[in-house]
Amino acid sequence: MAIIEVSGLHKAYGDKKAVDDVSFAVEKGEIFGILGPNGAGKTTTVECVEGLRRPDRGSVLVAGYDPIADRGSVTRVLGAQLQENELQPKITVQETLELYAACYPDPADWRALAERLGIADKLRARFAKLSGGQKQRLFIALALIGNPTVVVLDELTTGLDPRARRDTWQLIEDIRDSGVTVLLVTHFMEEAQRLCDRIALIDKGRITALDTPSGLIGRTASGTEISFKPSTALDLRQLTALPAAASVTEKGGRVVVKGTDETVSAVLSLLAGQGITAHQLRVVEASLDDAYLDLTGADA
Ligand SMILES: Nc1ncnc2c1ncn2[C@@H]1O[C@H](COP(=O)(O)OP(=O)(O)OP(=O)(O)O)[C@@H](O)[C@H]1O
Repeated sequence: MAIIEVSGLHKAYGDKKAVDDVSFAVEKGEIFGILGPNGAGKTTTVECVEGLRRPDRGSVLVAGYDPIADRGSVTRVLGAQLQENELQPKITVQETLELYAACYPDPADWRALAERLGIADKLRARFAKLSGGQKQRLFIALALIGNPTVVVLDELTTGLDPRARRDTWQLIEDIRDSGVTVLLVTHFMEEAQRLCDRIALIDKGRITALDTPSGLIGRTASGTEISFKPSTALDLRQLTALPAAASVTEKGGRVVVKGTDETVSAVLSLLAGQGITAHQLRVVEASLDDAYLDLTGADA
């Protein structure tokens, strides 16, 4: 069942079309990623979902509610962590949690939430004294404090060190496992590939692809690459004839075959059948990076 439905969404700032006919549906219980280069329209799209921006055209429904017309209902089901978050430098973690909890009719237990997010020992710390990772955890807590059924996380791990980023990924998975649907805006490929059940790739205000991470990778022209130095001379035409072989090249004695996983198996069988040893064998799978570059024509 779709918990977020966006159809035919348009939003311009003056002459600039930020979102140009975007449609997608987020299913209950999934982590749905919105991925794209800077300025692609990701934040504008999620701001329309959150009711923070009024679409020029098109419709948005969150749990059946219009985020602008049914603002109160959407606030009860949707929690948001905004891309640029700030709080009063002197407010403490506990004061913040209590303040936000008071805004909701049925808030989560903020102490349990602080415990779950690993900031229970920071309740008396002032916001300005928190590390980047602790601030992010606090913002996730604030997004969850109203007991939402869907949470929007925008560029959550930007600026975090690799360990804090991985810890945050685990938190996002825990949130999903607790039954909350996650709409995640990111431009980190590894994050999208690891976390998202499905990804909408947005470029210049339009969705260029919408699929599972492996589905997107499967669309890339880069495919899988196997390279090796054969122990004895090899007739390259045999390799070209293998299933799904896209290209075969040789440079400095190293043979490079591009294709699919099926091609890799076929190359290995052919070599084994002819008693040829593959020295310095390497298999490189296409990644979401390759798919992203193919499908957006942009730099990550
Ligand atoms: N308030 C605004 N006024 C004018 N133009 C804006 C405004 N907000 C965004 N834009 C423009 O709209 C386009 C889409 O911006 P948006 O912030 O939605 O992209 P984004 O994909 O979230 O980018 P980023 O990854 O850099 O955060 C950009 O060209 C941006 O400059």
